[in-house]
Amino acid sequence: MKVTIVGAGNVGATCADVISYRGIASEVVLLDIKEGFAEGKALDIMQCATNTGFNTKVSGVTNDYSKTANSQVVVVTSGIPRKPGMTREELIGINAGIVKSVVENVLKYSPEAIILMVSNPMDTMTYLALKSLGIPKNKLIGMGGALDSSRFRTYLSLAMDKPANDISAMVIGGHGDTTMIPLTRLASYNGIPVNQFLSEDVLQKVAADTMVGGATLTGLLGTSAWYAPGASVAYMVDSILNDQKKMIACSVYLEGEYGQNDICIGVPCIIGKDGVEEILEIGLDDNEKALFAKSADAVRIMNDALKTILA
Ligand SMILES: NC(=O)C1=CN([C@@H]2O[C@H](COP(=O)(O)OP(=O)(O)OC[C@H]3O[C@@H](n4cnc5c(N)ncnc54)[C@H](O)[C@@H]3O)[C@@H](O)[C@H]2O)C=CC1
Ligand SMILES: O=C([O-])CC(=O)C(=O)O
Repeated sequence: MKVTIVGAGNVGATCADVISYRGIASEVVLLDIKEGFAEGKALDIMQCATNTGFNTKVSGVTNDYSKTANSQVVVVTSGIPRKPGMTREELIGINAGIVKSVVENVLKYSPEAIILMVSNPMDTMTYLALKSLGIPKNKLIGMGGALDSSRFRTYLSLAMDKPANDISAMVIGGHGDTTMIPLTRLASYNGIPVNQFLSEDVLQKVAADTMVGGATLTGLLGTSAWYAPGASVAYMVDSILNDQKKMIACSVYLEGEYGQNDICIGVPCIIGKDGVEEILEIGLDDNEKALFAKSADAVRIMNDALKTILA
């Protein structure tokens, strides 16, 4: 099973590392535009094999898409990350052109691949690839909810002083500082609603910290995060290649679900060998519905900006 990762930077290389270490795919190809960079990252990862005990073949190429041929999954991380003080949306001008040309090249050699979009602003980059390149909607998946939900679970675990893996919680909506919607009402600790352990004030703080989780890390690191993003993508690749049918919040194309049309935005999905196998329409309360509609309006403004940028 072959996976290509375009962009061998922080997120792409971390994703390749996690996929190899966990033996999720038999082959990983890293591709980057920077001469020798993907080759170097691949060689470095391969030199972990004997110490960590994996057998995945990892190779790197400089812009040679022929080496990516017949990939089952292609992860797109190419583009620029934000710097402290910036929003993800500010990256659209540079990343839209990069993402469009990268996905065009990917499709020449892996027309059947399932594509995982990571580059920001992710919901709009997912929409761009779907609309401009005619990829079937089940084969184009934006990664945001997997990461935001893992941050939400982490903040809940810190507030409760309980292991994150005992906590179940999900973030839907756009992957933006103001557009994500941590579903505090549905979060649970081994099936028990978390509001039995945390006050409303603490829950609201956890939700607020989750929403700016990426911005907080960008402020601390000087560039955006990569360990949790890389691991989140690897988690999704695992669910696809091993047909695990995990429920993961992903940015997918909606045609009427949640009252929305012609938009890619985060909703709970079943992710398996066919990519998006089902979109789950969970019952939202009136407040959550209003937040989702507002989030979709904001994502749509960014989608509209594409018309000028790519004109
Ligand atoms: N959706 C999400 O949850 C997340 C999204 N991101 C986004 O992922 C993207 C990558 O972030 P990092 O890995 O931290 O950045 P990075 O700068 O470390 O790596 C990006 C890589 O893309 C390469 N690249 C640029 N143009 C290219 C092209 N045309 N073809 C091939 N490679 C090209 C660069 O040479 C660089 O190595 C950013 O847009 C960032 O905002 C990052 C974290 C989470
Ligand atoms: O914060 C950023 O710009 C990168 C990203 O999407 C995240 O880490 O959630």
